[in-house]
Parts: sequence; C-alpha cells; structure tokens
Amino acid sequence: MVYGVGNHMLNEALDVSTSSRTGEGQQTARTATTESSSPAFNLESLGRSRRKLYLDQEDTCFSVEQLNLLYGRKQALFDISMKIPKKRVTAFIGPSGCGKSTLLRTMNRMNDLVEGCSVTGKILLDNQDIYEKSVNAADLRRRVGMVFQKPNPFPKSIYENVAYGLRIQGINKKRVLDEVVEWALKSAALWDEVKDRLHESALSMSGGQQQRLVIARTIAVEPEVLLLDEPASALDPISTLKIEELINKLKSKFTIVIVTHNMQQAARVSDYTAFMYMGKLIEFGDTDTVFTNPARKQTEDYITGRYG
Ligand SMILES: Nc1ncnc2c1ncn2[C@@H]1O[C@H](COP(=O)(O)OP(=O)(O)OP(=O)(O)O)[C@@H](O)[C@H]1O
Repeated sequence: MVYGVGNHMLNEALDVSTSSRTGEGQQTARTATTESSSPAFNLESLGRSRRKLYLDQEDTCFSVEQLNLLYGRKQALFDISMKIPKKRVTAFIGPSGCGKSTLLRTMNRMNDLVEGCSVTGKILLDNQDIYEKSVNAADLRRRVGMVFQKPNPFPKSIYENVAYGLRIQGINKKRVLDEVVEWALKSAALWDEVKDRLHESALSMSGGQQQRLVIARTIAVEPEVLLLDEPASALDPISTLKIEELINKLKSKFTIVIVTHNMQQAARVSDYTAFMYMGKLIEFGDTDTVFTNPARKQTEDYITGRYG
C-alpha cells in the first residue's frame, strides 16, 4: 500500500531546502528529467514510492489548447495548453484564486452555468472539441463527472442516491439497479459500511461517508473522467485518507483530475501535477519531478511553502 502514513508524518512532509537549480525552465509542459540530489519536497516521508512517468508516453484524455477564460471582463485563465493523461491522477495546485477550479470546471463545461463567462481555445476529449456547438453539455457531464468540496448527497436514501443517474437515463429495472448500486458502493469502498441500511437517508451518514457516496453516485453512470474539486478539504484526517486510498483505487478505471490546496495530498495521490499561478500554467509534469526537481522557481517557492 502506498498510503497509510500517520497524520503526524504529514506535518513533517515539507523538507525546505535550498536546492540548486538548472535555471528557469520556460516550458510549461515537461516530462521527467533527472533525479534531484537535493529534493525540494521529501516524497518518501509521505509513504509515496518513487515512480517515474513520462507524459509523452501516455494516452491523452483531454487535450487543452490555448485556453483562455473570462468572467465578464476579468480574465481568469491565460493561454493554457496541456494534455491530461488517461487513467492517471492529475493534480492542480497553486495559491488561492490562481484558477485551479476554473480550469477544472472547463473540462465538463460547468462554467456554461456562469453568466458572462466566455472561453476561447479548445478542449479536445477523444479528439472532439467539447466546446463545439454540437456537443450536448448534459451528455458531456455524464462522461465527465464532478465531485465538489462539500458532500452534496440528495435528501434521498443511500440506494436512491446511487441509482439516481441511472433512473434519469430511464433505467428502472430492479435487478440492474441493485447490481449497479452494489458495484458502485463497493468501488467507492462504502458497501461494507452501508449494505444493511441502503434504504436509510443519505443525510444520516457521516461527512466522509457522504463524500464516498457522492463518488459512488458519480461513478454509477460509468463516466470516463472524474473531476474532484477539493474532495477532502471538508473532511477529517481519517476520512481524507480513505478518499485518497479510493482515488488510488479508482484510477485504474477512470481518468482523475483533482484540485487540492494540500500539497502533501497532491504528492500522495497524483501521478502528474500542474502548478498554476495567476491564471497561468507555470509547470506541468510528473509529480516526482515537479515536487523534487521543479523547473521553475515559482513552483519550488510554492511547494516549499515560501508563498501561497
Ligand atoms: N463565478 C465567478 N465569477 C467571477 N469571477 C470568478 C468566478 N469564479 C471564480 N472567479 C475568479 O476567477 C479567479 C480564479 O478563481 P478559482 O476559483 O478558479 O481559483 P482557485 O485557484 O480554484 O481558488 P481557490 O483555491 O481559492 O478555490 C479568481 O480571481 C476568482 O475570483
């Protein structure tokens, strides 16, 4: 198991060092380079085993091309280009207000719901631009599910929460629903805790259970992508670790993109990390490299806690 670190270790995870650097890399997307002899961030102390990944060898889920986004006249994203790899966990990190959630929301067009929001550029999903007029936003959101910071179960039973997405697709056969509900709850590591009270209100569950239920509800319709917007920030440390273990398990089936304020969490759960600052993508690469040998000074300053 990669996880299982005690919470006391989380506080010791930052190893603030003055690592030497090879100069300010100007690229925004990069692949793994060399091991750092003086890591900016001590990944092993988080219980994360080192793993080298190469972005240019991954299958692409989303291809973001020169994306700009404005809220009215205020620009929130500037010329973002990146490829989000398939069936990997990609974390967006950066200081408050840098555009992490905005970028995440562009991936299932949640920003369509914000009045005055406009987008230029492209986001290709399986080679189709999701901003083309012919793309139906509801269909897109079935393929690209989203979980928010605060658990938002419906005021229905546990069972009906998970069955909800299927019912709105017109699937009402009890045998099918039973199977999917069990599969989704097992996949969300919740089945054993709730199998004897499936018809009780979801609102009677703890916050951590509610968040896993929302994940079960999201995966029940078998999306290709899970967008997680700070999914554990409202939870206690034990529930947080459960969510992180769940993310690690789910990535074999789904592409996962997670926004997190918590750098230790990004280091524990992600394969790739994007560091954003003031609406720009500053650095994007495999998590080991971004955390131990970042190319940009801004990235290192952020992950070593010097600002943000
Ligand atoms: N609905 C909106 N209308 C207008 N401006 C918005 C809206 N949502 C976000 N913004 C602005 O866009 C910028 C980016 O916000 P966003 O929430 O994406 O950042 P973030 O990095 O996710 O921040 P945080 O970590 O605090 O959640 C901020 O300046 C924010 O004020």
